[in-house]
Amino acid sequence: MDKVEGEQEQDQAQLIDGKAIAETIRGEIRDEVARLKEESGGRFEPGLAVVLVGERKDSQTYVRSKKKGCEEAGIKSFGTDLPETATEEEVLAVVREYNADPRVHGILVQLPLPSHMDEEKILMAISIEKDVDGFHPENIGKLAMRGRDPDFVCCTPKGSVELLERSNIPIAGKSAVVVGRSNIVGTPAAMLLQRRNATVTVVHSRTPNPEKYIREADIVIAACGVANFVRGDWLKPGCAVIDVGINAVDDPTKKRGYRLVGDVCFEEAVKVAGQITPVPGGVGPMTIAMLLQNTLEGAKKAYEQGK
Ligand SMILES: Nc1nc(=O)c2c([nH]1)NC[C@@H]1CN(c3ccc(C(=O)N[C@@H](CCC(=O)O)C(=O)O)cc3)C=[N+]21
Ligand SMILES: [Mg+2]
Repeated sequence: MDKVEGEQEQDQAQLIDGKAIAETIRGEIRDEVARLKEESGGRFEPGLAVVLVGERKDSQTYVRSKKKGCEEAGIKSFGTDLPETATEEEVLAVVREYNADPRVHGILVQLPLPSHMDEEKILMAISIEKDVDGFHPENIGKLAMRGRDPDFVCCTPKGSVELLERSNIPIAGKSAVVVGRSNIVGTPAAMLLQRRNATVTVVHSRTPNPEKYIREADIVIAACGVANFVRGDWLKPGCAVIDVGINAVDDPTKKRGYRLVGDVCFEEAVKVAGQITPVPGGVGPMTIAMLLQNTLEGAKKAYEQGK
């Protein structure tokens, strides 16, 4: 039987275009940076410092796109590259230098650090007012507390929620499942959704039958780091899927020799979900946009205090 036009059920999820949404946000940041520079008579410029230790190809790529993002937004970027063999004390010294530098409003130490370093010790050394990654335990702690706000919210979870909001997907009163409990994505994502009045369940590597919970979810944020982990038939029809995963799988047909896939089996999920982010082009570009946004926020606070 023919269906009335417009009432036809969609057989494919709507794509949430993270790349386009991130580009819009970057434009907003660029305008605000320009306004700030003008207001200060050219004396004030937001600045981000990026510290890279070691020679990991993926880290080098990310750091390059962060610096490029800064440049496009009118944010000054500072960079320190240290060799894999650097000592923890050398990294701490760089962090302290940027802590004290008034031109720097955000400090990012690219993770993962070489295994001989105590990651938490280094993250804790970053001044709380410059912790644009939002990884400092004090920022995570404030995020977890009702009635408190962190100075900065971690970029990937913040970008994930921003994608929902800018796609007009309701969060309050909805049931959300976060897959994965990492300090930098899963846990803060769960706290952010809870702050927006979702009812949140976190499933992880020790959860028997995670699909049992995912099937009830209006919103799924997948951040477990396992390629194609969430299957299409685990999803509630019409749900919103935010796929944080970036897993490289071998693909000889690609120039690079691999392609990126998410933590959700996209080909299956796109037939069931109502909205879904692609990988690449979903959460990844938002992470960088949120980093620039956090840097701008930090800069504005410093500017107001300096006036
Ligand atoms: N201190 C710290 N802060 C971070 O925010 C941080 C980090 N360390 N370590 C590594 C992860 C990963 N991360 C990404 C950023 C952008 C993309 C991104 O732009 N991805 C593109 C494509 C990338 C490609 O094609 O290789 C996309 O998904 O469309 C991905 C991943 C930030 N991280
Ligand atoms: Mg896990």
